[in-house]
Amino acid sequence: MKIAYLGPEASFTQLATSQIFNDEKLIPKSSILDCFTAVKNGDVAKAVVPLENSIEGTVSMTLDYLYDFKNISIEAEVVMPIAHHLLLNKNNSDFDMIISHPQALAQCFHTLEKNYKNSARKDFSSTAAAAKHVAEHPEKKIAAIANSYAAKLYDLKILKKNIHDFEHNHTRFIVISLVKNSLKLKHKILGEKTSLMVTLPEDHAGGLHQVLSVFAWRKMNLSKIESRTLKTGLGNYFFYINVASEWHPTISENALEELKSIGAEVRLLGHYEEYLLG
Ligand SMILES: O=C(O)C(=O)C[C@]1(C(=O)O)C=C[C@@H](O)C=C1
Repeated sequence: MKIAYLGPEASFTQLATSQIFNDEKLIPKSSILDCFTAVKNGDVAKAVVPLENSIEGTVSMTLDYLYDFKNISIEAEVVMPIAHHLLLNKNNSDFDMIISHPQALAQCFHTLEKNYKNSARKDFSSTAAAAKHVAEHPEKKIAAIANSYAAKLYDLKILKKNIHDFEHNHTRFIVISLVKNSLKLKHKILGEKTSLMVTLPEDHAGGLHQVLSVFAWRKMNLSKIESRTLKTGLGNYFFYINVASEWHPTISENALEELKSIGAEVRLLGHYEEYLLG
């Protein structure tokens, strides 16, 4: 089975993917969009993409594509600890630019401001792509933020360890596919959840309250609600909602029916388990 992930090798997504699918053929992609497209076109059976970080919050591109790619479902969620290091070419001693994935740069923002204020910063498609770029350009005065496996693989030295701003740093990744399925993994289960995409017909007073009350009076516990712009004009949003409590089929079907009856567009993205990776 082919599994796509945000690459190249040694990205955090690859570290997560190889813990979930250790016997499968892993295919690196250079963007989250390419991961979604590969699943949609059937080039791969599944893909692993980042969804949320405990410091920096939601990976908005992933949320947008979950909305845009109407046939894609979520099969599992995995949470992995994230440690960022500052990496430099072995023969270099200084740098005036730091490159990495925007999520990684943001997770290290205060440390960079404090210690490397004069260095420019530049976004790369992943932490591993940044580390690879540093390795391929010893003539440039650049450093990368990436993990220790990237340092080893691309033969870079670690200039400063654990530069993320808060000690507890975790990223959630999701496994996406075209099938409604709950993936069973041998990792520690953190809980079960159901993800929904809800769009209100138009902006009106009490609209969100109506949506929330559908869950509240059925005692369905929400663990996340995120609004994201629909890109059709200011003030128009879709809502990504996670229900943490047990997904009782009859009660849940009724809840979805009630949401539809108030004019909301609802898509069930999946009912699945959340696991903790090492
Ligand atoms: O750049 C990487 O290595 C990734 O796998 C992406 C990503 C993300 O988008 O959140 C994954 C984990 C970390 O939070 C930083 C970057």
